[in-house]
Amino acid sequence: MTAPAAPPSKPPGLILAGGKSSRMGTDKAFLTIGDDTILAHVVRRLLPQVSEITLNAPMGFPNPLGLRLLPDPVPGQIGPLAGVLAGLLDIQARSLEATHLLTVPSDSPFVPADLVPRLEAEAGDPNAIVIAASDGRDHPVFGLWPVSIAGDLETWLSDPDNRRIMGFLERHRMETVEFQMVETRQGVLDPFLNINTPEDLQEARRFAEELS
Ligand SMILES: Nc1nc2c(ncn2[C@@H]2O[C@H](COP(=O)(O)OP(=O)(O)OP(=O)(O)O)[C@@H](O)[C@H]2O)c(=O)[nH]1
Repeated sequence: MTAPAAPPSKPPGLILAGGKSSRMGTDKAFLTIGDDTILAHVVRRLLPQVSEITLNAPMGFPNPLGLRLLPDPVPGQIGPLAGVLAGLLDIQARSLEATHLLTVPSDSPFVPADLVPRLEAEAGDPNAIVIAASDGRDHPVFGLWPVSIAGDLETWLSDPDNRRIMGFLERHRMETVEFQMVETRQGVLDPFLNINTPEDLQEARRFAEELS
């Protein structure tokens, strides 16, 4: 009799919260939608899909949910890739068995409930960076990043001219997984809606009333 196959292990999850929130003028993660902060919405939707959640933010960042904090290894708020590098180096430093890191931003409250299973299942190449897409647009901050690219990313970010996520993705195999828009009475919701401005926040609050 053969033993049943082990279920695939979930990747560690990293919430990217190291940005400036300059368009909003206040930290987006702690704005509220309904009874919860945007960060709490992200955590609730992500928790069943990952092995653990770490918050990628500077030391001293407000942390009412008591999440594990991980600052960027490269100072100066150089962009989300610094957070990705932090997460990959952290997996290596702790000798976790994970082959991939899952990232989501801290300002997208409607993270799909099937984000991780679909990124994992529909990616054909285990060495590719797998990112989500919707409505014909790529969302590289929603990504599954192979731990094996850590060294290349560290080298890439050592050049101050290399900051754009898309520039880095062009150096690697990349796969995209398309997610459906969500039909609501308020209109069509992009599940990757991110909150950058007060207008975005109003829009998200309208959708949340219907979806809660
Ligand atoms: N770790 C880390 N995350 C970042 C950095 N810059 C942006 N992010 C994160 O990447 C995601 C997308 O960021 P953006 O919305 O483009 O930038 P932002 O800084 O949050 O907002 P703006 O200043 O208004 O552009 C958010 O989750 C940010 O927290 C950074 O330097 N380090």
